[in-house]
Amino acid sequence: MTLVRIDGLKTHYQTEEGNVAAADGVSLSVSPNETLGLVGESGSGKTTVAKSIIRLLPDNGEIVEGTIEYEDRDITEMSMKEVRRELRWKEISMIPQNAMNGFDPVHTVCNQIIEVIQAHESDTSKAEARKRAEDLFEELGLDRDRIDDYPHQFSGGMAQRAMIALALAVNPAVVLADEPTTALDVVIQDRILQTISELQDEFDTAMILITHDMSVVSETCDRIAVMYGGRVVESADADTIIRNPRHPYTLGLRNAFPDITADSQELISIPGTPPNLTDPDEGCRFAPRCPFAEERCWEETPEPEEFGDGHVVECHRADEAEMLRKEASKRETWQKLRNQSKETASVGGNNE
Ligand SMILES: Nc1ncnc2c1ncn2[C@@H]1O[C@H](COP(=O)(O)OP(=O)(O)OP(=O)(O)O)[C@@H](O)[C@H]1O
Repeated sequence: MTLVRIDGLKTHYQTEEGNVAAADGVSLSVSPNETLGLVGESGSGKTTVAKSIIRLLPDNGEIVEGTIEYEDRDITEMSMKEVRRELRWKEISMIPQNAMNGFDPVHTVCNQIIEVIQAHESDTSKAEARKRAEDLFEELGLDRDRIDDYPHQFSGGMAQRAMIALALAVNPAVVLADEPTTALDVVIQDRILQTISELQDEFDTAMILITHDMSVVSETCDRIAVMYGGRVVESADADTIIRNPRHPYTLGLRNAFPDITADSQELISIPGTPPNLTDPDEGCRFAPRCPFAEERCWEETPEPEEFGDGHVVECHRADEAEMLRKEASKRETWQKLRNQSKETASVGGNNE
């Protein structure tokens, strides 16, 4: 059963420089009790997808195409009033990247959690809501006595955990977690991910976990969608993405976190920088950084192709996966590209 189904989502930001295609034809789905990891470098469009789902885009952001179905409704068609009353917190909640921004600075954390609980559960008393907030604090490793503090009295890591408590307070069907553990040390990170996973099992909660860290997703997620330049370039079950990826970008990301695979113990980064998404050209967005790019990669945008069992890849050369995996595990493969881009830069930055 699918809980959220995103189809062909295009979300753009208007800026003085032009139209930023931050999500440019994204399709994804998530089922109850499933954790979907959304990975990719900074700027690939992960947060934009999450904010589109919960309709929290800034004023210059707009969903220009596509659908986001939740149960039988299209979220993109809902009024903001319906979103606030019927969707946010109760059905879908978000743990934002900067947790402190999720809180209102003039109210205590406890009162904010109580308010969310009572807004969505009219027969829950204030005392019951407080008890639930305290229990969540404890489960997330926070001191229950700190619940009457104001947000600014919390450290970044504590605010992040308090935000997780708020996001889970009314047992939403879907939690969007945007880098939920980045401000935390490794031991607390594990504990938080463990707590979230227990709550997921208890309430069948689905989670979309946004991170740039492949090792976090490999441990936590059932399925993984890899984003690059506003598109999902590869998606499959976690094991396939870790062990048998087909997209050169996924292969490159995997090299940057070598502990997740036995193939390579060397840390190799992908040379170059993410693409400019302002009025992007045709062709594969990854071509300028891809050691395997051919002429067609520069000219034609690759269509999604399925390789069995929900493994979808957008790459013209995905059917040569075995060769790609072998070559991508070598440092020279990426080094050549680095040298090439240095040479082209020195002759005026022409990519041809
Ligand atoms: N309010 C905005 N106005 C204009 N451009 C924006 C805005 N917010 C994001 N962008 C641009 O949209 C693209 C996608 O950004 P987004 O934050 O969704 O990526 P991300 O993968 O979540 O990265 P990060 O991990 O850094 O948040 C980037 O090019 C970013 O600069």
